[in-house]
Amino acid sequence: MSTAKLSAVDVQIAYTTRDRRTARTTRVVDGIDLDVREGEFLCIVGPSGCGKTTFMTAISGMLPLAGGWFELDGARITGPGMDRATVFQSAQLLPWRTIAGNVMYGLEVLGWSKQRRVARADELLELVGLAEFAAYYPHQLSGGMKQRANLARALAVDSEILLMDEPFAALDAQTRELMQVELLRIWAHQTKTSVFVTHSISEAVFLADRVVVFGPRPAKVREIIPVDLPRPRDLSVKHTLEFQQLEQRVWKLIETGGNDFAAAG
Ligand SMILES: Nc1ncnc2c1ncn2[C@@H]1O[C@H](COP(=O)(O)OP(=O)(O)OP(=O)(O)O)[C@@H](O)[C@H]1O
Repeated sequence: MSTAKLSAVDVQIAYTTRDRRTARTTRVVDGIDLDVREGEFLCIVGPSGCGKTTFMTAISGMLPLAGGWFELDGARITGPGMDRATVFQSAQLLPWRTIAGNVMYGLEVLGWSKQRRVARADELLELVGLAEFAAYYPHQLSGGMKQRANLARALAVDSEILLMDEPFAALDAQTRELMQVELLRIWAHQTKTSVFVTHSISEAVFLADRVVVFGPRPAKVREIIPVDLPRPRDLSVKHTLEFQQLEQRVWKLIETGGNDFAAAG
């Protein structure tokens, strides 16, 4: 687990907002250097509004950079691509397609045969615990089930990297914790390099191999904290002294780096 799968090299991002007379440029990401290792689960936390979503959107290739670049497997990212699958806060499911239809959508784009698509969707829906709901439509599922389906959709295309931005933020506290456990179980099956943004320090420490703490806007890497808790992890790890010390450490960094961090979980 030492080679870099994804690298950010001096990445800078700015937004320009215009009204009729003026244009204002706000720097949101300010020179981020970061390596995500092959097979690693990396979590990013930081003060609210510091630029986490902006950074993730830029990795997905949907935002121009003001400076620097991203590399995936040593090749520069120049735009959106199927090599990066995304799971966002609200499930990105097509309402007119069944759950299986949603999972198969990316495979259709990739030109897979129907037989292979169906087999892959069956496999993924089994993995995320939704085998019985393949023929349901998104509106017939709970929030947690929708995010499982969303994860199956993202995993189906077997991308090089999985980008998750607050995927569990809309869930109630109990479902959220269950989904954290589920995500680790699924990840253990299909170890995929993952970048996960969250407001919840507990969630970050529970999931991560390393937690990256961003400073206030414009975001910079403030510190990277290795999480050496043994795997597989279950929720009982949250009651250990080691876990709580890690949580405290991340909290301290955020407390001293920004003043409006929204705590959750
Ligand atoms: N499309 C946009 N145009 C202009 N400014 C934007 C745009 N999107 C975000 N911003 C600004 O960029 C800054 C960073 O926003 P971003 O959503 O990346 O932060 P974040 O760390 O993900 O926030 P949160 O933790 O609250 O989700 C904010 O000040 C926001 O207002």
